[in-house]
Order: sequence, then structure tokens, then C-alpha cells
Amino acid sequence: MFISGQLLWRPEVVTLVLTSALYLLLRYFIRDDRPYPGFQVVGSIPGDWFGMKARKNWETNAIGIMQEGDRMTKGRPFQVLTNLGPSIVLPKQYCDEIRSDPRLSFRGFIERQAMTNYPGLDVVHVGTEGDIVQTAIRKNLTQALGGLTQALSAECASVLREHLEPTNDWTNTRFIMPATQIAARLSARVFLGQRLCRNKDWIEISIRFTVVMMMAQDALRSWPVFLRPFVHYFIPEIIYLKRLIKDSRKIIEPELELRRAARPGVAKPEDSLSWLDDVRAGRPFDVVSGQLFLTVAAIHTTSVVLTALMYDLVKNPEYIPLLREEIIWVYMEDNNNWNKTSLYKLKLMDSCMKESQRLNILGANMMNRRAEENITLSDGVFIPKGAHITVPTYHMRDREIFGENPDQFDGHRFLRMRQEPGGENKWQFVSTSPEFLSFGYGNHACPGRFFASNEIKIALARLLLHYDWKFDGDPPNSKFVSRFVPDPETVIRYKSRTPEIEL
Ligand code: HEM
Repeated sequence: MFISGQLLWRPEVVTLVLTSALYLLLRYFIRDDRPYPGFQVVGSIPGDWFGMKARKNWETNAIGIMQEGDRMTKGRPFQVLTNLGPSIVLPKQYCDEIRSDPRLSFRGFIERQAMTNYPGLDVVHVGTEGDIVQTAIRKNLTQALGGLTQALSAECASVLREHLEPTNDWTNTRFIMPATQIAARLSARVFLGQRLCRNKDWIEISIRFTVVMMMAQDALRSWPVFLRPFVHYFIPEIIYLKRLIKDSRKIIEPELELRRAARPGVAKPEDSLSWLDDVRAGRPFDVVSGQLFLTVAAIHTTSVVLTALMYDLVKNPEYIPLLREEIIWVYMEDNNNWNKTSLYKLKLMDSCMKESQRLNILGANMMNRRAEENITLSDGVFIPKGAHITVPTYHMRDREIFGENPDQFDGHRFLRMRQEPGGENKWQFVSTSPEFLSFGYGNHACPGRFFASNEIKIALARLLLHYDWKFDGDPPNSKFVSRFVPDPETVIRYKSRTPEIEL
């Protein structure tokens, strides 16, 4: 007892104890996950001082927590402790009120999610300045889409030759890999143009960038808030991310210089490199960051949606011959060509795509925004400046909205819903509404969804006409329950078939 008492007062032990106490105090008081006043917290765990268990709970059971919140508050707003910090959950009846409120910013959400206050991670912030990317997609890309179908289809054929080699035997593919290549190459075709779209280094960077960025965010977030300003310089994932940005500059900037140096009057290539430069109209804007932001927004989202769709079709193979028939009919009706309206006519395909997206939504919550001012909603709910809000998506399996067997894949569901009065515009793959939040809703709803829709249709037409598909064993599923994440190890099987028509 006496010896241990003496030991306790040795200077090194006292220093250690005081340092540890100071560390714990700082960690407790300087944090970014303190709940907001005035909203019931759902999903917290007593004694979980640093919110570690609550974050884990959110990761594995976000839908369950929000459904519990809905039950506890009888449909009123409440808050949850997400892995990014607290968020106020507004049920879907608030969607129309908040959709266009300029005081609710998407950029603020990105700032917290991507930790854009740190060099390297700030690339998505730089890339979204002045809504230049968003305008270029809304205005230029969407208008150009009708004329791009043939070029994208040819690009897709080239990807498939390389990544789903022709074979007469049933062959395994980890489908997320070719799906990612398709999304990366088709995106590169419209983002960087013909000259750079097959540049292997760029394709590699564009696929890797999002993954490294997410790893870098996780690595930094694992440090206590007060240490982050010191440690971010030494985090290997952030150092690697900065290298990828530098490498991107080496690829994109010479092409940009060439175009800027082109003689006036010479037509510029139709791609986002030109559009971003046009839309910025002399305003300072880093086009390379803009392109990297676009790859983050476009590639893994599209490849995951395409993968979920293929899983659903191999699980429900009765749709494959019906879809083939529709593709052949539309293509032949349009004089053996993809013209401006051909993809719109693929209505069963559109319905299957939407059904798959309904069942395999990428997030348990959407419409993530930060309040840039104090806001009082029409029913008196007060959202303090700086608070983050979000809307749950679990109602996308609601029988009252979507009809019978809402947990089962029904490829005709949205085709039927489109035929009901007022349904034609509401239930297309690209339509957004409070009931269907896969592309978000309102001012910041995904502007790239029209391009994503075309990419998926073009790719699926080739995947179904040129290959047969099946799976052996258990049906392929998502890695997580609350959001669709394909397990990269999941294998489905394919073999070549002779297409009835040459696309
Ligand atoms: C199927 C694939 C895709 C899905 C599921 C998807 C989903 C989303 C979602 C949920 C949002 C947030 C919307 C909100 O909070 O209201 C978003 C935003 C965005 N998406 Fe997509 N997206 C996809 C493909 C693309 C593509 C291909 C592009 C580019 C061509 C793109 C560009 C963007 C941009 C720029 C934003 C930010 C909008 C803003 O800041 O206002 N997305 N997307």
C-alpha cells in the first residue's frame, strides 16, 4: 500500500495521469457530436460518453432507429446521432416546405461529411463553388444527351469486350467491377471527351478517388476533434489523396490549355471540360477539382445502381426475355438506331430500374442539409443555425404508396403506376418526389440523374442482348441492411449469346 502510494506520486505518474485527464476533458468538451437542444434524441445509449456505441448503432441499424423515432414522437421531428454527428430527422411531410429553402444548404452538409476544412479533402468544396458544376450538368449535359446515345453505346461495347470477355461457358464475374468500368468510361466520355476517355491513368484515378477520399475522411474522423488540425498532415490516406489530385492535374491541365489556346471560331469538343470553362465565364474556378467532384458524384453511384439492378434481374429472370423483346422492338422501330427518344420508349426497363432503386436505396436518409440561419418552420418547429437536417427513406417500402407486396421486386410496378391519372410524369426513373427520394428532392436533387438513366439503359441493353445471366447458390444481396452496398466478392455468372440485333 505504502509502496504503491509512493509510486503514485512519482513525477512521471502524475504527468501521465494529468495528461490523460486533460485529454479526456478536451475530448469530452471539444466535440462535433453534441445533440441540438429541443429535439428528442433517438438511438443514444446511457453511459456512452463519447457517442461511440451510438455511431455504431447508426451504421448497422439506421432504418430501425428512425422507425423507432417515428413511433416515439408520433410522426414529429426528432434527432439521431449519425456517424457524422447529430441530425434532425424531418418526416417526409416536410419535404415540400424545405425543398427550395435557400437557408438550407447542401454544401454545408458536404462540409461536415467530407471534412472539407482540411487540405486535400477540400477538393469537393472547391469543385462545387458557385454551382458551376451543377449548372454545367443541368444546362449543357442534359441538353446534349439526346445526341450522345450512339457514342456512349459504342464506348460501352468497348468496355464489355475488355471486362466481360466473350465466352461460351458459364463464367464467374464479380459484377461490380465491370459495372464500375462502364460508369467510369461512359462518364469520362462526356466529362473529358474523346481524347482522354480511354486514358488508363485517368480511369484508374477516377475509380480510386472516391474510395480513397472516403478512407481519408474516416481516418481523420477517428481522431478527436481537437487533434485533427495537427494530425491531418501525417495521415497516409490524405497524403495519397493529394497525390491523386496532383496526378489528375497532370492529365487534365494540358488538355485544358490546348482548348484555351484553340483559335477563336474553332468548335470546342462537347464535354464537361468545355462546359465548366464556359459556365465559369471568367470567374476563378478550379476545373480539375470540378472534374474530381463530378467523378465522386457520378461513378460509384451509377455502378452500384446498375449492380443492384443486375442482381434483381438474375433473381427474377422472367424479366430478362421481356426486356430483350422491348429493346429489340424499340431499336427496330427507330430504324435500327438509337435516336433522341429511343431510350424514353424503354418503359418496362425504366420501370425495372425504378423498382430496383426503390428496394436498394443507397441511403437510409436523404435531403441532407445544413441550416445557414435560424429557421422556424410553418408549424413552429425551430431549427437552430448550424444544425443538420435529413429525411428518412424507409417509406419507399410503404404499401399505401406502392401497392401490394412492397418488399418484393415487381418489374411492372411503375409501368402500372405511370398509367394511372397523373402518374406518367411522377413515376419515371428520373422523377423525384417526397415519396421517392433516391435522387434527393428539391433544389439540390441530383442533376446527373438524366445522364445516369441513359447510361444504365444503354449498358443494360448490351448486357442483356450479348449475354445470358444466372447465379448459383444464395441470391446476391446488399452487404448492409439500411443501404445498398454490393459486397465486392459477390459473383454472378454469364456466358455470351448471339444478339438478335447489332446495337
Ligand atoms: C444512379 C446514379 C446516381 C444517384 C443514385 C445519385 C444520387 C444523388 C443524390 C441522392 C444527390 C443529393 C440530392 C439531394 O440531397 O437532394 C445527388 C447530388 C448530385 N449528383 Fe447525383 N446521383 C447519381 C448520378 C450522378 C451523375 C451521373 C452525376 C453527374 C453527371 C451526378 C451529379 C450530382 C451532383 C453535381 C449533385 C449535387 C447537386 C447539388 O449540389 O445541388 N449524379 N446525387
